[in-house]
Amino acid sequence: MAQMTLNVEKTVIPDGGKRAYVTFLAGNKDYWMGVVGLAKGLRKVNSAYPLVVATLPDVPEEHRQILVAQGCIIRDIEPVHPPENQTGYSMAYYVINYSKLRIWEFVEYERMIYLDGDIQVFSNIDHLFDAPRGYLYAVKDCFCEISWSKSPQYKIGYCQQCPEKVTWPVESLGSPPPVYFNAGMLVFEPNLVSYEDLLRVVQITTPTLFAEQDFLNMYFRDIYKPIPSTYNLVLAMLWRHPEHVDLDQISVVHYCANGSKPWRYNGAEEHMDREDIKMLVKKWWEIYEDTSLDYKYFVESDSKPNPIIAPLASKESVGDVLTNLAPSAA
Ligand SMILES: O=c1ccn([C@@H]2O[C@H](COP(=O)(O)OP(=O)(O)O)[C@@H](O)[C@H]2O)c(=O)[nH]1
Ligand SMILES: OC[C@H]1O[C@H](O[C@@H]2[C@@H](O)[C@H](O)[C@@H](O)[C@H](O)[C@@H]2O)[C@H](O)[C@@H](O)[C@H]1O
Ligand SMILES: [Mn+2]
Repeated sequence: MAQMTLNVEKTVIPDGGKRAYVTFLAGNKDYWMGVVGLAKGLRKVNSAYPLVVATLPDVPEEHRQILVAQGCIIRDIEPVHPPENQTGYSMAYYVINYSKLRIWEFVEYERMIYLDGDIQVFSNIDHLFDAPRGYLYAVKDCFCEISWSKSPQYKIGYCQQCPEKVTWPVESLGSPPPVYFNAGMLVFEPNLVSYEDLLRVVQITTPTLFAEQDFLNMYFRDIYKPIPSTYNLVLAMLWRHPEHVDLDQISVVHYCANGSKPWRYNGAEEHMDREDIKMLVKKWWEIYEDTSLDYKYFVESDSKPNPIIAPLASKESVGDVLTNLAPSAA
């Protein structure tokens, strides 16, 4: 399949390195709707950078054309097949998520921000591209959902979001798990050496519950830097750790809770009848259905703000965020 791209502005930053957001799309079902919503959300917050879509061969031509028409840069990738998993994943489909590892090969970009297709950006986060180099930035996950029920953490009621609640039993379980990130949002630097090594190490690593998320946490444990949950609100935090959530400050929402995918939402699953969930799903749909955010409108309309010089719509200056990214933050 020839690589199809619109004549999308390749935003080059002063020192010549290119930057882009990147997401991952697999299958012929409905995740393409999440990617359309993400592309429009990034436009709404005047992001200066394009959205690359790492796309598996099983994504149909029709979905690809929709994404190209929304200004996305389609990058074809081959699947990454992990070793046989004897114990099973938390969700059977997680096996395809190993293919996310291909994004480390996109070395035409000096830095990328990976966002799952079930994520929406509600305020500008371009400043994260300026975070100090040499680290992988991501938000701490939560272990309290039933999806973790097979994990030792869940079995003893331990979560890194509230380590004081249940003391980790060092004598019986050894040292507590290292700080662990949700792999739905990553600030990273594509690099061929890392890429080749990732593919080598993944073939000699026994798969575990959370597939490539577990693998990435193991692989990058020495350079991982936690960033505030404002950059990836894992929805379960709303009912598991509400003391850590201020919805007014949230820049990025991750619709990963069971039943929360906006394009499939029917309010039937547990917690899905919450007012905050209904509000966040509504906000996602408002962007998805806003025709003024369609790419063709932007190309044709002269009134669009030039994203390159658009002021930071986020509530933080670059300086504030970089200070916040110090190792002790988050
Ligand atoms: O059938 C699928 C399943 C997953 N994905 C991609 O893989 C990401 C990770 O899967 P998901 O978000 O469902 O995992 P969760 O964050 O809900 O655990 C999705 O956001 C999509 O970008 C996809 O394109 N098609
Ligand atoms: O393939 C493993 C996936 O693991 C993660 O999803 C999980 C995790 O967030 C749990 O903490 C939640 O409880 C659960 O609902 C959610 O599905 C990533 O979001 C996703 O991108 C992908 O890496
Ligand atoms: Mn997700």
